[in-house]
Amino acid sequence: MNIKKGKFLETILAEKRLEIAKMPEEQVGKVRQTYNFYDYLKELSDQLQVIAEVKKASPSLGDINLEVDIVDQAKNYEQAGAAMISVLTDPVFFKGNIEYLCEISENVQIPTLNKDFIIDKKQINRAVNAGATVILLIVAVFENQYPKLQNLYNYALSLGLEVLVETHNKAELEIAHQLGAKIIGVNNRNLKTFEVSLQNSVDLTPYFKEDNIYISESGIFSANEAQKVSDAFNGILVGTALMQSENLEKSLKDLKVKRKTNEN
Ligand SMILES: O=P(O)(O)OC[C@@H](O)[C@@H](O)c1c[nH]c2ccccc12
Repeated sequence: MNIKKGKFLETILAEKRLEIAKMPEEQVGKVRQTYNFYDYLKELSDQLQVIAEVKKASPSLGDINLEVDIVDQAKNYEQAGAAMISVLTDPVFFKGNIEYLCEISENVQIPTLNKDFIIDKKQINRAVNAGATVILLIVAVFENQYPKLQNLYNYALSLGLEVLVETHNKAELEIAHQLGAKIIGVNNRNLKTFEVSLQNSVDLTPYFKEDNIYISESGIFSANEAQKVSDAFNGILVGTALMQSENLEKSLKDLKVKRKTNEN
């Protein structure tokens, strides 16, 4: 699919609405049992934790790794010490699939994150039934529709899900705080232009709140880069680097750098 520069979010949301129109209503079941992601990161605060992503392709990079056995990949992430597995389920732009989330959730013990552009309760019900324990809500998707964001956020919590709320700038971070979000992501990639800068994460750290946990997302490849965000952030979300790694275990372990915390 061709995407005009600056129009990615608009394009994907138009496509997402079509997908949702065809999506069946599901009776929502119980959330899969695993540890609470927020508590886990609070407990392991002396080390930067990794959310490892299963991502076959992306609109900015094209194909990343189409040959991968997604279940093996996820099991290897778990084995190497990932705190959670992120599974892209968008079929059009990321070559993801809801089935990947089902299969992976059945084969790992740790939390799984449904990574998609969620704008409807139907998608949240589907995420629970596919085994997700955490969902992503992206503030930029709800420009001027914050009551809707709050609604979906509250609905997800009422089902027993945890929610990662993604932001990109100070205004969005404030919205995440107003929402009452406890797990907040800062995306280093601008979803409108695809530009990636780690500095984006660093610049927002003065505004962080003590009780929350913060995740720096995208564009992280090395221990050096991980170290740049590790003081203020509890974790990082990494896709491409791990999907392309020839030594996944080492790559993942290297990213789990030591953190400075109040206690040490
Ligand atoms: O492959 P990277 O640069 O390591 O990025 C992973 C993840 O942060 C990225 O896939 C992502 C972050 N937020 C998103 C929202 C939708 C789709 C994808 C994303």
